[in-house]
Amino acid sequence: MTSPELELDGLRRRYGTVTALDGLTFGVPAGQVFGFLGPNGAGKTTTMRAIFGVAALDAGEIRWRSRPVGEAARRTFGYMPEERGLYPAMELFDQVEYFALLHGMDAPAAASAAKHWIDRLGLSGREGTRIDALSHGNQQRAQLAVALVHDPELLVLDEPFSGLDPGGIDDMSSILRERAAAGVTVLFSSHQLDLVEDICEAVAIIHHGRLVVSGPVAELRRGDRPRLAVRVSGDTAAAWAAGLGETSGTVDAVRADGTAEISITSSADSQAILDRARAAGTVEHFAYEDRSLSEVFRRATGASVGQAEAEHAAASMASGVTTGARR
Ligand SMILES: Nc1ncnc2c1ncn2[C@@H]1O[C@H](COP(=O)(O)OP(=O)(O)OP(=O)(O)O)[C@@H](O)[C@H]1O
Repeated sequence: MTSPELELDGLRRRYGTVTALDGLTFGVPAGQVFGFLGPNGAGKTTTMRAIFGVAALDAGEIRWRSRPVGEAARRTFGYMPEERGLYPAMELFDQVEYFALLHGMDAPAAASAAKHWIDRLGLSGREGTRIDALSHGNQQRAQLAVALVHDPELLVLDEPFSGLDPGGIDDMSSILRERAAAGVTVLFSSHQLDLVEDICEAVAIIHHGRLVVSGPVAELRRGDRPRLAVRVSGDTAAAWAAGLGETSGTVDAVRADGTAEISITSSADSQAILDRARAAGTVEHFAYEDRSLSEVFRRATGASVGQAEAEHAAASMASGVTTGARR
């Protein structure tokens, strides 16, 4: 893996009796789309706010290209905060151009960049619309335009997909990929793990303010112990798999159709497992399969992903924010 461009090192933050960050450490490699995951309250927003100096740290250091992050570096970063920081009464074009000027661009460059990103985000024709007259999804697009307008080297987005329709999700995904391909380091949080699985090269999963797992998505899905999925015709309880331990296989779960999900040690003899299944009946399915990112998350945090998503949806409804559901 490439060496990290953004390093979060031993971050600690308490709010009264609540420990938001408890020694959080991980790195984000250059030019990747990197997913930042964790259950509600894990510390993701606090971390992102700390990168921008909006949340103070009790301890720890954030480094960009091996140097502690300061205001000069932050001017080269783009941020899409969870609370969305646009001026409701300002017109779209003025808003985007204003942020470009704030980041030090001269007037012609700011106007041209504002036009470029408004067009790229499918908002052309709405340049004179007030922010508060835009739909929720279009406000998200406007917020992304603001984060991108000064061509940042690091892009940090707090739940950028929440509330977007399928077209908005596709546009957001392709822009994040495109920016990463152009060398930008992209860090974003999301609870939509199937989406994260599709677009991220690597992820960090945090829980209670600490890192629990990080690495390339493909490696995490493969895991230390490969998974075999095996189904024997008519055996919906996968009774054939009883006693598999002798072959170094462990049945993790049995699906409704009788497919046994078997974790095996690398030294396990998959042929011995196949022989055992064939001895019990017709083998309808026998294949190595990667785990889903949802399962990796569930195992890492000890939480049901369904529960995490439900909690997030409830929290979003309470705050009046719509949660985007991908399926
Ligand atoms: N300003 C604050 N004052 C008091 N407590 C706070 C503050 N900000 C965050 N916390 C607490 O710190 C913990 C981490 O919160 P944070 O918002 O960083 O989590 P998160 O991972 O972004 O959660 P979510 O997925 O729900 O957005 C939570 O327990 C939260 O209540």
